Amino acid sequence: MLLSLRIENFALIDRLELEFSTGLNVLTGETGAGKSIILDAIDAALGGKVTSRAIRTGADRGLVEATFALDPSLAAWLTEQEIDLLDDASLVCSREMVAGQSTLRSRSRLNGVLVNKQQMEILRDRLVEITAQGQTMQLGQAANQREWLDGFGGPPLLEQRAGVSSAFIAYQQASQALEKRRHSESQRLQQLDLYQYQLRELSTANLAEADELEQLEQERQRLSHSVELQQQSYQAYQALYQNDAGEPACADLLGNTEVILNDMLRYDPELQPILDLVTDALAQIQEAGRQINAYGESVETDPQRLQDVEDRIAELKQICRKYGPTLADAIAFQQRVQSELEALTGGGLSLEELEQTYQERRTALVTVCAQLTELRQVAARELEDRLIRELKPLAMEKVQFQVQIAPIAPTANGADQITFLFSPNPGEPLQPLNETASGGEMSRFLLAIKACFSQVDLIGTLVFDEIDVGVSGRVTQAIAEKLYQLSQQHQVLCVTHQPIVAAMADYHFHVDKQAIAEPVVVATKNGKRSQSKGKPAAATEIETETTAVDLITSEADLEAIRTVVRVTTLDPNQRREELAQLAGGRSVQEAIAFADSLLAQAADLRQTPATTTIAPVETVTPAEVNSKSKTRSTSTRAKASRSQAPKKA
Ligand SMILES: Nc1ncnc2c1ncn2[C@@H]1O[C@H](COP(=O)(O)OP(=O)(O)OP(=O)(O)O)[C@@H](O)[C@H]1O
Repeated sequence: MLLSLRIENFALIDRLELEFSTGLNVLTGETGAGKSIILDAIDAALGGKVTSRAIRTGADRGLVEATFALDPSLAAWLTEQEIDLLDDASLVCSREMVAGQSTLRSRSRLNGVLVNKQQMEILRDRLVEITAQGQTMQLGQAANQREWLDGFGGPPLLEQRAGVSSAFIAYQQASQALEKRRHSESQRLQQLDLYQYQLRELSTANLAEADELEQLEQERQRLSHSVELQQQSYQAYQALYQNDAGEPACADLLGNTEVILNDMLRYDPELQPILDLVTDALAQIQEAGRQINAYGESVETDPQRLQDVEDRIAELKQICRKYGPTLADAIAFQQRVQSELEALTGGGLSLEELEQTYQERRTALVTVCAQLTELRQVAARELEDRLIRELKPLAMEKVQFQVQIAPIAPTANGADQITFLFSPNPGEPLQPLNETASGGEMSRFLLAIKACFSQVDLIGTLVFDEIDVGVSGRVTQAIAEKLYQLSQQHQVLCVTHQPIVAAMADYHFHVDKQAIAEPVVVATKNGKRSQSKGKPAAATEIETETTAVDLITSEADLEAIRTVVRVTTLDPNQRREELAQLAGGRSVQEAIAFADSLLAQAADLRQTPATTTIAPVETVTPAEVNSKSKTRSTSTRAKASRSQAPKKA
């Protein structure tokens, strides 16, 4: 149950605190007074959608805070969520909103602990059911009718539907895989051909080492210059080791030098290191001579090998051009093609396997859909009974209602087309709700649906925003009684313009929009704010601190007129006047008498035990008002007073 609501800087509301009670809480007021804003604030406190316009113009942040009575199951849920319980057994749901440039950031808290959207959604479903203005439009939509039926079926039906949803996803995946394979089969075969050709070509090339090409280039150089290499080897050998022309070779000259140095050593032993250097040089020159001689003898002229090398180089260059640019790239490409080929041939499921999976999943989907249809049929019969029971007292004694379930192709929501069929008039055939029901019938239908669900979901607070819009007197009376009945089991918050509904209230709030003058805060050029000395335009009602922040340009702006919403909890006398106001279109006396008669009827109805259906009450016409009020005014006023326990807003 909603205990209280605190609002700061939300839409038109600067600051507001309201306390609610059990039973029927009614909010009335002129059109545009701000009644729906109060319900929007409840919605926002429970994580509902808010836009950047939610924050009051001029303020940079807003707050809505709804306090609910805690029951054991809620307390257990909070403990599960690791949220501390408050000492006074209440639950405080708050939403702080901060304005960005064109966006709005908001944070939800439960008992001061930050929570996420999902947690708020779960909680909201347990605390409040809000029936907003214009929701009757949704009644006609097939998807909503299905949701209502499934919700009415409860957890077993919803679990089965979740199973259908999973089966549908699995079926869709199999169907898409099969379709893709069928479409891509020719593409796949072409790809397969290409890969096989490439792999054959690369395998034939017998690629092994990434530097094979460089090695072959070197060999080709050697082979194609073998004659020059032989001649030059011989010349080098002659210069180093043995000169056929009789001139001394390097080895000869070093040998002579060694002899000279040996001789000199006799006189100066310090020449030994130089002798050692010469001896080493001689040894190295002799070794170089031997090696170049051996190299010169090994160099052969091999035209065949040269041809082979050139062929191989040409082959590898061709491979590099197609799959390279380097040989290393071509080797990597070969490995890639190898694995692609494996994937195309053996990696995936065959067409036959995909077809089999598709058939199996389709059968599974059809089976779970059929089970869902059975559960829906059972739920439909129960919903029909329950709804007819709810509709009859709402001035629809002869109503017929049927949930039609027609087969359609399986979807994620099952294989049923759900249509609510309705006939409010005796002898008329059942027809789709959205094609037959009038606005007033839609309103009552919505109320009846909510009444059905309130028993299934055991929601603490039911909120109705003008559920009685556009209906005539007798029907309004029936709606008022239904709201009162509901308020015996749930807390009901109801916005109405109908005096008949307002007369049934346990607690009656009057919502009013007022223009007040607010001191303006001047934003100076250096960004500092200072309060203006402008006097409020009206001396009364200035309760709030200044919040408007505008760069003002003239003295006139110093006295900013702002609109705010104020709520008064009505005492019995004020209620009488409010009901008279709501009745409108009459003389003051007539209107007051009409209000008295409504309060008297309401008091009578309250005496009827809550478990029985309240019989529709005769509509009071303005002409009848005076005489009735004369005879009943004393007693009914006393009763009406007893039924009220006004609280301070
Ligand atoms: N975010 C907002 N910022 C400023 N003004 C707003 C905002 N939202 C609504 N209003 C204005 O606040 C006033 C009250 O709107 P609200 O819808 O609450 O009225 P109401 O009392 O429910 O009226 P009705 O009985 O006609 O449904 C209207 O003038 C509306 O234009």
